[in-house]
Amino acid sequence: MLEMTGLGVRYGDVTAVSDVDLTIGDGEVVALLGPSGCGKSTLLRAVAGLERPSAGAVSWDGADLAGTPVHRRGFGLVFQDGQLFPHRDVAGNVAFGLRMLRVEREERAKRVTRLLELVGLAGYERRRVTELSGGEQQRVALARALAPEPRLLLLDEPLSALDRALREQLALDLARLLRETGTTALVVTHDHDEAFTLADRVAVMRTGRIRQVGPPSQVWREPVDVEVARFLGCGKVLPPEAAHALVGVRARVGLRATALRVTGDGPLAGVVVERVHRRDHVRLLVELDGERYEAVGPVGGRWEPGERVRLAVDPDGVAIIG
Ligand SMILES: Nc1ncnc2c1ncn2[C@@H]1O[C@H](COP(=O)(O)OP(=O)(O)OP(=O)(O)O)[C@@H](O)[C@H]1O
Repeated sequence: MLEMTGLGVRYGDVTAVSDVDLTIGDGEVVALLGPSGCGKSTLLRAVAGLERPSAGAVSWDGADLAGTPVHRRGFGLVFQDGQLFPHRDVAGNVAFGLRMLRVEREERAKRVTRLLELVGLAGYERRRVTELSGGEQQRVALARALAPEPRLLLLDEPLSALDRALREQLALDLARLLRETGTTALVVTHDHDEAFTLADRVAVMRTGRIRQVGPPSQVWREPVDVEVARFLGCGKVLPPEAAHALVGVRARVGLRATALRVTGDGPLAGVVVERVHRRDHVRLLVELDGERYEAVGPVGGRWEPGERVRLAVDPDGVAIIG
């Protein structure tokens, strides 16, 4: 089990991480989610041993890792750009850690074959890594990191360099892979979908601190404060009275764009102000009782500004703010 206690990291006068208490249980996947510059990578690097904490400790099964250098921690690392060895072929890259561990040749080849199957690259052993697509390179990086069976896998924005469709596919593959191999992992990402796809628990970071940790559904439905709610896509925040009138909940709520849906027999009536087509839905700005709200409708919808629409509340788009 990995444990961070009172962990802080400073770069000169800049406090990048402060007061972080977080544990990752065996086989658990935790995602660190937060905006650019909030200290996610620094925290991950401190766990890896690449940054020296200015306060607190990182420990494994109760043993402080302060004196343990990066290569002795038994952790696997995957970065955004893979950082493969360009002069080695795919098998050479994947086998790298195994050679360091002096695993003998035959066993090494077997493990490489199995790992390439696991990451969906069966038969790629002799391919040059410089001739692979970005997605394939990240799969090789992942196989290389998993090969020595690390006790913890650290992934820093592993899918960020890929285009959207590939990122979504690889996030699903990665989630399955981590489950199947029972890998304990800490994943840094700024992408909500990725965090919620991969993680057993999501830790939301802001200005160097962890603001909230919990299972994805809890963080999604009950953000601890307005800033976390806004970061998680709640474009509008309503005080309890207004929330009661609109969505029937007497609490401070955050509304995502999907909180209001256009349906012919919805209980609410609004007027369309603006319409934008998105990938798989139409996004509307509607006016209801003098207030403007975002709403969504099905792709074929041809609502024009000024048109009246009926709306219903989708509870999945409503967050109760703690
Ligand atoms: N080597 C460094 N020297 C000085 N300051 C640094 C260094 N690395 C990071 N910082 C600062 O520490 C803070 C946290 O940076 P960090 O890279 O950990 O954030 P992040 O959340 O991972 O951001 P991003 O998603 O943009 O990579 C930022 O203010 C950054 O400017």
